[in-house]
Amino acid sequence: MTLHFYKYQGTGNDFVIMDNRDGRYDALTNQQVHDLCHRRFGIGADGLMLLNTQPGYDFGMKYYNADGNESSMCGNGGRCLTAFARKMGLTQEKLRFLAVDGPHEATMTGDSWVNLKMQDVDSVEHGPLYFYLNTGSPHFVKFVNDVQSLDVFTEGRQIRYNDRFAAEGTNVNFVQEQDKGIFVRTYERGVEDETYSCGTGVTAAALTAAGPETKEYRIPVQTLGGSLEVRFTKTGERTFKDIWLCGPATLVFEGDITIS
Ligand SMILES: N[C@@H](CCC[C@H](N)C(=O)O)C(=O)O
Repeated sequence: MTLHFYKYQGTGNDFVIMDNRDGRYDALTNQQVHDLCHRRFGIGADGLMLLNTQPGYDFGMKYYNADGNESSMCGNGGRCLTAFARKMGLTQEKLRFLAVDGPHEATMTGDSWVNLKMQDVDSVEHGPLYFYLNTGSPHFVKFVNDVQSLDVFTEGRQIRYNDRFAAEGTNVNFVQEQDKGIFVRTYERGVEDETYSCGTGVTAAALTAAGPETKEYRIPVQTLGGSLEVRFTKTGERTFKDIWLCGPATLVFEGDITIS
């Protein structure tokens, strides 16, 4: 089978994307997704997405992690899929799509800046030195003083595979406050490695970095792959609404690949 694919990246979180609005890639297997995402034997990506038709919405988003399994929401993926949908001719100013965690809306500023609305967050677990919350995907957030030099792979993996999280998995974010905003590095479940950026992780980190006041926040976020901004309204001690993940999403290349 020959596939026509597009490779996108959003702050270095990279994805293989295919236009599946006619259902031609419905039979893609988890093993094929894994092989396409492989960085040595395939195209190479942190995940793969299908642009689907979705009654009542402009499109549907199907997301797989690089390990080949379908997973929970991918924030950077949603931003890249929005830019791809625009390229495929969906030119409405506001695009509405359905993902695994529910409805999203997105707008674009210029050719490559995507503003993606995330689900409201209505609970955050706060333990000694950590937060745990779900922003479409589960995120463990730990504030540190040495984010640049931290061994994110080793420390993230220890948390992801500890007794509490081993079965379901979690993404693990290490966060340091900066002069303006925060720096975030993430170990991603399903990639089982540090990625250059994780959109739902950046969102989780920004919510937990907010001050105690219930008001609107705009938090600049730096990742290994570039800069994002998270805007939201804090409505209570652990509740947030109108959450927007904003940042660049661009096409890297497109091509054909033949797989068995
Ligand atoms: N990179 C994504 C998160 C993708 C899902 C995650 N790996 C999981 O399985 O929870 C993002 O940008 O949010």
